Amino acid sequence: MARGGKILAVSKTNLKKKQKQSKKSRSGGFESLGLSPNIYNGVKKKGYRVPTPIQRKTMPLILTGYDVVAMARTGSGKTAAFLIPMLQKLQHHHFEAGLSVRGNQGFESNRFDAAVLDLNADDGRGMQKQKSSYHWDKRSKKYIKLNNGDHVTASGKIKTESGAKLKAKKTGLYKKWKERSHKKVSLKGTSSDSYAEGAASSAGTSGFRGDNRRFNGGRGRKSVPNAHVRSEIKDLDQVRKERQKKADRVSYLKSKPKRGKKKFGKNGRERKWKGYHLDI
Ligand SMILES: Nc1ncnc2c1ncn2[C@@H]1O[C@H](COP(=O)(O)OP(=O)(O)OP(=O)(O)O)[C@@H](O)[C@H]1O
Repeated sequence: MARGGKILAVSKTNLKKKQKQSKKSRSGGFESLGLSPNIYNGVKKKGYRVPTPIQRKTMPLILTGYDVVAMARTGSGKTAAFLIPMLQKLQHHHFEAGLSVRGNQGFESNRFDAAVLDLNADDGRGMQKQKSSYHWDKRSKKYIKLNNGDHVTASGKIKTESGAKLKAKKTGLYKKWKERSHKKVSLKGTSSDSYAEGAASSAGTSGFRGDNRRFNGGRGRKSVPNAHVRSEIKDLDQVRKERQKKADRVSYLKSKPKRGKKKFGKNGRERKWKGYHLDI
């Protein structure tokens, strides 16, 4: 009887276990997802006993191949909700370009990390190389895009990584930006802006730049609208200041005695003083 009772007790335990298992699979526990043993063990190892509501709702759909958009509050386990099915799917995929995760080799997170890192250089030199850089071409006033490892030589040509020298390919990046930004100013045009622009371009027609350099359109060069205008947008005070500066400069140049004026006439004789000479 005692034996029989024991047997009964064992079978009860088994029954309870089975009931618990079927309840779990019905309730959508991690067991019911059909995860491979290594992923399931990993989930358990992490301490996840039951899926959170968002995981319970989304993971079966993702695993059957649906694209899912879901919203849940922060900390509700969204990351694992897509990561666990993703890992499951990755096990059965073969990737090219060094990212190979094969089911028969066992999946470990560090293997995945290494595969991802292979695609992007993580050392300083490699990262620098991956950056595309731009070189400012003084002559054409344009940016030139340089590919990895290219650099501009003293003669203005691009030297590629393989050592070949090529003519600089002008992208016209700066020109495009300037045209766009200047268009913006005139279109938006508050009263002060339009005044500023007008004033600035009138300063330009006289050939002056703010930085005291004369603008030369250059022969054969396509004229760029407002190319003589400095790229920043000026406010009214700045325009007034610049005008004042220009006026000061003009009056200074007018008042300045001309240097290097010939003291002697064409025939080599000293020029006669045409004014009055007073001997006191
Ligand atoms: N099923 C689970 N059981 C127990 N803990 C879990 C479970 N799923 C996730 N967690 C834990 O809950 C915490 C929050 O999860 P997680 O950061 O993935 O949430 P989230 O919704 O992605 O948050 P956020 O919106 O801030 O990105 C983490 O520490 C995670 O390990």
